[in-house]
Amino acid sequence: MWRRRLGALLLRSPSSSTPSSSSSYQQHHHHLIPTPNEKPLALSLLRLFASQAGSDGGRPFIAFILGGPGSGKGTQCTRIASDFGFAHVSAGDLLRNEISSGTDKGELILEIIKEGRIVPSEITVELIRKAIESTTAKRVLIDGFPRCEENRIAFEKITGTEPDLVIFFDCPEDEMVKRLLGRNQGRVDDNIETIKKRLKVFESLNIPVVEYYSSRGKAHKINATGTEDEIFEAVRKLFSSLRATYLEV
Ligand SMILES: Nc1ncnc2c1ncn2[C@@H]1O[C@H](COP(=O)(O)OP(=O)(O)OP(=O)(O)O)[C@@H](O)[C@H]1O
Ligand SMILES: O=c1ccn([C@@H]2O[C@H](COP(=O)(O)O)[C@@H](O)[C@H]2O)c(=O)[nH]1
Ligand SMILES: [Mg+2]
Repeated sequence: MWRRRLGALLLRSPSSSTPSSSSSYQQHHHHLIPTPNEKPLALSLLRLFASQAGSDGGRPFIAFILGGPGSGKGTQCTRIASDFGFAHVSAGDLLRNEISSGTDKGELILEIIKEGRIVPSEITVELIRKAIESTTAKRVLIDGFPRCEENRIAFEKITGTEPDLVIFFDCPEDEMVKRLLGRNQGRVDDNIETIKKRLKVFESLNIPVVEYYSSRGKAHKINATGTEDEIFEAVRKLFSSLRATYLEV
């Protein structure tokens, strides 16, 4: 159902990426010196990502990575981070770290995650804000956030900024369920009862966020079926199309 709704929207796939007049894509063109482990082929893309951030480089380029539970966000983020020099900030991992710290806040988070619900924005945004502030990376992937409109609005209010790019991994529910049940990482929410709840929350609260960014011309859809390699190839194509469209080389 949600896939049909999104299909009707102007989510951009690599072949249809065009700049939006209201976006900040055409602004700011300053360049980065590559670090030694940045691959030469990715160099002009790195310049692109540098050019989208704050005008004085005061904050990194920020990409929100969205998609349903098990759509492969974490898997693809690891590869994007490695090939394109992004820091990978997983909202779920930040919350799970908080649980491990054994505080009252951690106990609250654990109860919410077990039920597949969304942790209060002030907790998550604060963790993400600190993670962004403490990184020296020029480009950051925020994996699995915002989860709902309230999250999104709280992020904008607290950080005073918006993402430069949003990638949405589009995967059918049955495939997501299959992947989650096979993940085997001992997560308290990888059981069929919680997965069903997470899918409901995804449809009712997360999809509206994707629709919001779509209406702002910032969301790019990637088909998240197929092998990890095939999906990463689509990510590469998306980045190339962004370069072709927006970058002066
Ligand atoms: N293209 C793929 N084909 C098959 N399995 C995959 C694919 N991509 C990822 N997986 C596997 O599916 C499981 C879920 O992937 P991943 O953890 O990346 O998803 P996620 O979107 O981050 O999920 P969550 O929202 O629950 O954190 C993992 O076990 C991963 O190894
Ligand atoms: O911004 C967020 C991110 C996550 N949660 C909660 O954590 C679990 C697991 O998140 P993953 O991204 O799948 O690792 C999620 O189901 C939520 O309960 C959150 O509340 N807010
Ligand atoms: Mg994940």
